[in-house]
Amino acid sequence: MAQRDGQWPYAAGSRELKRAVREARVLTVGAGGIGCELLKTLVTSGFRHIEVIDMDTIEMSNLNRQFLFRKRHVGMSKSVVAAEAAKHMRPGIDITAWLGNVKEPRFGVDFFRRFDCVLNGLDNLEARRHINRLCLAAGVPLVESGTAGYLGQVSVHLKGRTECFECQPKPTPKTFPVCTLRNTPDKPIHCVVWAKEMLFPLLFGVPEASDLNEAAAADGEGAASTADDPTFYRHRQGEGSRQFAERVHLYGTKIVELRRMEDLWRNRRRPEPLDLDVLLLPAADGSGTATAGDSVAIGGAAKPVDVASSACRALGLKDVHAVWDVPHSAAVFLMAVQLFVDGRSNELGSAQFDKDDALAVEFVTAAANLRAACYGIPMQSLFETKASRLSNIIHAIATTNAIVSGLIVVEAQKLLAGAAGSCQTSFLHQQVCSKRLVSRMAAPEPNVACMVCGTAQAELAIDTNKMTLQQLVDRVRGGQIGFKVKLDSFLDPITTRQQQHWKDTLLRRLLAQLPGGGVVHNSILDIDDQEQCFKAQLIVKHREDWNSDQHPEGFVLSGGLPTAQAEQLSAEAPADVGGRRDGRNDRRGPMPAHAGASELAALQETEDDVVLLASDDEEDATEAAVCTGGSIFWILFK
Ligand SMILES: Nc1ncnc2c1ncn2[C@@H]1O[C@H](COP(=O)(O)OP(=O)(O)OP(=O)(O)O)[C@@H](O)[C@H]1O
Ligand SMILES: [Zn+2]
Repeated sequence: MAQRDGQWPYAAGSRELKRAVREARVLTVGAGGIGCELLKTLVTSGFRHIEVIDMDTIEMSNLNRQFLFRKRHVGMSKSVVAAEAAKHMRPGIDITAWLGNVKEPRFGVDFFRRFDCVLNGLDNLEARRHINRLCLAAGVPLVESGTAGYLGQVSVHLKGRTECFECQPKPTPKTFPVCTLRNTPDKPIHCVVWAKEMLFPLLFGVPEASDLNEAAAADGEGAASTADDPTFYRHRQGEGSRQFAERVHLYGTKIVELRRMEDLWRNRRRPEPLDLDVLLLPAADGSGTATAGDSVAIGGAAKPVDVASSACRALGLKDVHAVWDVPHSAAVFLMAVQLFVDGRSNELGSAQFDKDDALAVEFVTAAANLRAACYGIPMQSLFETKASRLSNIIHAIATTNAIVSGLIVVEAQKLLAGAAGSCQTSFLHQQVCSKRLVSRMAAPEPNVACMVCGTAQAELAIDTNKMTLQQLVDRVRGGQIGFKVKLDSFLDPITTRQQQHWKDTLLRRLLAQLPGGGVVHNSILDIDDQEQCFKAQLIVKHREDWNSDQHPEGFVLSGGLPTAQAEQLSAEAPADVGGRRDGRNDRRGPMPAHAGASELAALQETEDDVVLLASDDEEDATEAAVCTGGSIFWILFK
């Protein structure tokens, strides 16, 4: 049948559409809430050739909300179990499960080229951006999805036809200055984020990843006993709850130390330490008495509790709307630690906060409330902590995932039927809106100013007199740009002596003081990440008026430049920069090694595919390039 773009060439349910679906090869990424529903929907819609990638294994917290998973699956790969379930539903299906991070080099552009479309069921921006770039490079259409509670969204991204995933800036989760969280919280959310992102990893996850870890903290403040030992806060074997609370008195000794930092309290109320005797008082109504004094021995032979899931259940705290007082909060805190130590010891040292993990949310609520009590901030109920959008603890709803999966498959069918012109962006609302629960609009056209699929440059506002090269590489790579390369990983293959050179010289220099004139206002940063087949140009805008509350990360990235300005900059740019500007997504050859200035001679080395740095006096330009495997992080200073 002739295909007229913009219209369905095949009638729904027609033989041709069924064949297109049956023969299509699709890749789904993520086998979580959306991913599992999506696999079910694909199988029941007649898809036969499916590959699924997920990097995770199944945990207890997955069982409630991903109905494919059973208790016996805990510890097994999500993608493998989901693929097995799909096979069970339709035995003849050709389905391959991959356990791994989609950002690994084995899932590069050649891997993506094998598919007719890619369907995402992911939960993070970083992976979404990475896949967007690979789909653009491979020319494979992408159907993106996301859910948050009752809300859902599905969009279609087709190179040159519709917006790419990065054509419009995405709202990033609100961040808070670390010093506010560590020292001077004044809102309930500050306490929740402190408990979730700093205390939780310190006690149960990777302590080095926590900003409370004093061994890693550059300022070295804090008690000598904790400074060298990142596991100080971990519960020790045989330690009773009172002993644990006395040793790790986060709400006592730590607060007393903070009170001594006079500068902090000139215009603020000093926090008050909590007295352990008050903290460990039996609650007046008898609930929560399990932690009174030493009646619960953390890690010891405690009374039988449901070790699987809930501190509140173990303590008989049933009302999710109740705001616990200080002793109740302490009781929940200690019980949660006990349940982790007793029942989930295999996770200790690597646990990650999960919004669907009841025990983790209880712990965070209790820990945040105790901190709030020290600072005179209102405490919150379990419900309020969960419901706070800012704290990013939004419950997953299976029905939302099911509806979104259906919408993804409808868009995939349009793509396979050659009706890309009728692809739509769909929004699932919380309530019926203009008589509809799902509203739809035509997929928007690409944004010419997009730095990923368009040709425009973006602007990067930074303080070039305050930011070092290391900070630039560190902060900008994650955040809004999402480069593949991590400082640690690109330093890995470099010998220790070479690393030392980097650390001692260039990485620590302020941007404006780098050789060759430095990175200053209107410098062009030319960035090439070969693993993502992604190149971008950033125009530096020097800015000094930073408000750390508004921009804790210390930079702002904004969209493309107006054409006239872009042209002007293009005329100013050196020939090889201008020459590359239009050739987006093409792979670049090896880095040119220029003759370097004398002070950099020692650093000017090429070893395997590692080019450290080259400076070219004649052109008054400096290039820094770092490569690992296929990845290149390259900055051209002009
Ligand atoms: N880089 C990555 N590579 C492979 N898999 C990833 C990557 N990042 C995230 N995932 C997987 O994506 C899945 C996301 O599922 P998750 O259940 O957390 O969110 P969701 O599908 O939005 O559903 P929910 O409704 O439960 O929030 C997880 O299983 C996670 O392991
Ligand atoms: Zn784009």
